[in-house]
Amino acid sequence: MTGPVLRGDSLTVERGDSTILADVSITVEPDTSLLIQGPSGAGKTTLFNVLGLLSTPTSGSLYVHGDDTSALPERKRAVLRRDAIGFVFQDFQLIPDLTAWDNAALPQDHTRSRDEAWLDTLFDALDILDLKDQYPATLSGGEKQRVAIARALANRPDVVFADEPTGQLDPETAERVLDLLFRVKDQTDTALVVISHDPTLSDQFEETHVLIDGSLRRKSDERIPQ
Ligand SMILES: Nc1ncnc2c1ncn2[C@@H]1O[C@H](COP(=O)(O)OP(=O)(O)OP(=O)(O)O)[C@@H](O)[C@H]1O
Repeated sequence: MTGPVLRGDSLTVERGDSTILADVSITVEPDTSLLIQGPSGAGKTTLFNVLGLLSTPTSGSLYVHGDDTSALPERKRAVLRRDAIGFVFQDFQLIPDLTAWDNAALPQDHTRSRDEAWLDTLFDALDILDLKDQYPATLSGGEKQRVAIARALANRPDVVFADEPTGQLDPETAERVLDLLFRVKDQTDTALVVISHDPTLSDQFEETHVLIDGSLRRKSDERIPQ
């Protein structure tokens, strides 16, 4: 694959009199890891939704594999979203009456047959094989999160977006989940975009951007060379 997976160009979101995102430009290269930090209310979830084709910007363009998505009808956006993008939502959004396995398989269910071997690989990498027949109500927060990560990767997307993936976890589980996200990212060559208010995360990521009052800037490398 050549060229960026995603490119946002001057993305602006206005709601009433408020500008929620102001002229945000960002590029997501294949197989990269990118962190978007920002305080509460900065516009992180709004940016997550726009970059993930879940909502449209008021102005600006979003390119997926070089193609401008602005003029696409919703049906085509949905196909692009399903095939190119995986989501780990803050509240997991697992379906209560499906098992862990069936939840993870959901993105594949438009195809004639499931790729069970790939799901098996993901469940193994995430250490949840023994939980595959359990329902979400019987899983802990960290276990639900891992099922959500498997579901995000079920279709072998080019980029995975994770909204506050460590927000509701204790520090030990949070570190484990982040390690798993990176391990699976490395195994699958998927780009990883994490959105978080947690200032301690940045060391692992290739790029860190900071969103403040709807404006995005790249964080310079402030670490002092050894
Ligand atoms: N539909 C909307 N109409 C009006 N204002 C909105 C709308 N959606 C979001 N906002 C406002 O836009 C700002 C950014 O919201 P957003 O949820 O993107 O921030 P965030 O950085 O994800 O915050 P948090 O970390 O608290 O979840 C907030 O001030 C919010 O109140």
